[in-house]
Amino acid sequence: MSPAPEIGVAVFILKNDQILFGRRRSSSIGAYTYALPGGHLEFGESFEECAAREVKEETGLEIKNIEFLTANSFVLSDKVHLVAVFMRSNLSDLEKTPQNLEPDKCEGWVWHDLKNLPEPMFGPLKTMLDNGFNPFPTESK
Ligand SMILES: Nc1nc2c([nH]c(=O)n2[C@H]2C[C@H](O)[C@@H](COP(=O)(O)OP(=O)(O)OP(=O)(O)O)O2)c(=O)[nH]1
Repeated sequence: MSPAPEIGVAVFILKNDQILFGRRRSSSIGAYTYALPGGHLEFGESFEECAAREVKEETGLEIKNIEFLTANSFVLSDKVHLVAVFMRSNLSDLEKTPQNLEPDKCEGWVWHDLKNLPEPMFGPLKTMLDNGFNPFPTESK
C-alpha cells in the first residue's frame, strides 16, 4: 500500500523586501536546496501553531501576523507525496537575527530579496515562485 501523504507547513518570514531561506542538508528530502523554515504538522496543531513552533525550533525567532497563504499537493516520487501549507509572517522583533538551531538539518539562515532568490531551490517552492507566486502583501510590495 502507498504511504499516506505528509503534511508540511512552510513559513515565509518577511522582513522589508526579504525572505528567510536555509539550505537543507543531505539527511532529508530536497538535499542541498534552499527552503523556508518549516516542518510537519503535529497532531492537534493549527497551521499557525505549527508555523510558530517550527520557526522557533529552527531559528530561535518569534513571529507575528501569521497568516495562511496557500496549499499545494506535490507528488515527488513513488514514495513521497507532500501536502505543503504555506504561511507568511513577520518578525516579532526586527532586531533579532536567526540562529541555526538544527545544524544537522540546515546549513544556516540567510535573508534573500524576492528578486534575487537563492539557487537551487527546493522543488515545491521553486514551482510556486517560478509561476509568479508572491508572498508579500499587495499593498506593500
Ligand atoms: N521546511 C520546509 N518544508 C517544506 C517546504 N516546502 C515544502 O513542500 N515543504 C514540505 C516538505 C516536508 O514534507 C514538510 C516539512 O519539511 P521538513 O523536511 O523541513 O520537516 P522537518 O524535518 O523540519 O520537520 P519535523 O519532521 O521535524 O516536523 O514540508 C519549505 O519550503 N520548507
